[in-house]
Amino acid sequence: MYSGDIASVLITEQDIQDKTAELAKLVAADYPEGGEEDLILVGVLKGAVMFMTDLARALPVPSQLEFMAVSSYGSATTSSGVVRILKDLDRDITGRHVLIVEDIVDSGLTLSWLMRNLATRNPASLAVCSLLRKPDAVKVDVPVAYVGFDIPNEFVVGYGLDYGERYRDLPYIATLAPHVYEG
Ligand SMILES: O=P(O)(O)OC[C@H]1O[C@H](OP(=O)(O)OP(=O)(O)O)[C@H](O)[C@@H]1O
Ligand code: HPA
Ligand SMILES: [Mg+2]
Repeated sequence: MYSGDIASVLITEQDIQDKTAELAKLVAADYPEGGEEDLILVGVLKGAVMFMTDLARALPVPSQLEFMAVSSYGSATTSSGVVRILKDLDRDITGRHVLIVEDIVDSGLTLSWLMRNLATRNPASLAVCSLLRKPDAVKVDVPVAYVGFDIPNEFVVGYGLDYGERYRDLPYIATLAPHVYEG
């Protein structure tokens, strides 16, 4: 699949699975079952879809799944910094414990905007769990409570992450061969 397009595999399917189980334990310890209401996971479409569904299944506490779609990248490989809501939450999060689930924190622009937006809706708490983070790319510091992997400042694809809508379906995280960008 996509033969010749992949330069190197950065994080294998097994690494992702192990890390997800680890993160799920940390999250569950902070949001124990037995509160009045379940934890709400807010997944950021489309990139977070794979991680969100795997995380929810790994969590040993109940969670409810909500999705938002925002876009800052479009088909580009660097963020425009302009965030648009393409799909908002279906429900009120006032007084609820909310965990934003992201595939990647790159410049931090998307998340910083989203945190401010969701905070105005008065949740009981608001935190972030991201599978990947690029420490060297950060333009705005956003507190990410749970991080899977810190990765180098390179464009990556797979496991939800796309380049021009392709490669999201790969089960691992990889870098692309230069010819893909050169078209
Ligand atoms: O930290 P940042 O520099 O803001 O980048 C991170 C965001 O960019 C990507 O989304 P994208 O806009 O590509 O939408 P997608 O998830 O539908 O691919 C990714 O899924 C994050 O949401
Ligand atoms: O490295 C990346 N790959 C794919 N999408 C992204 N969105 C932000 N950073 C990335
Ligand atoms: Mg994208």
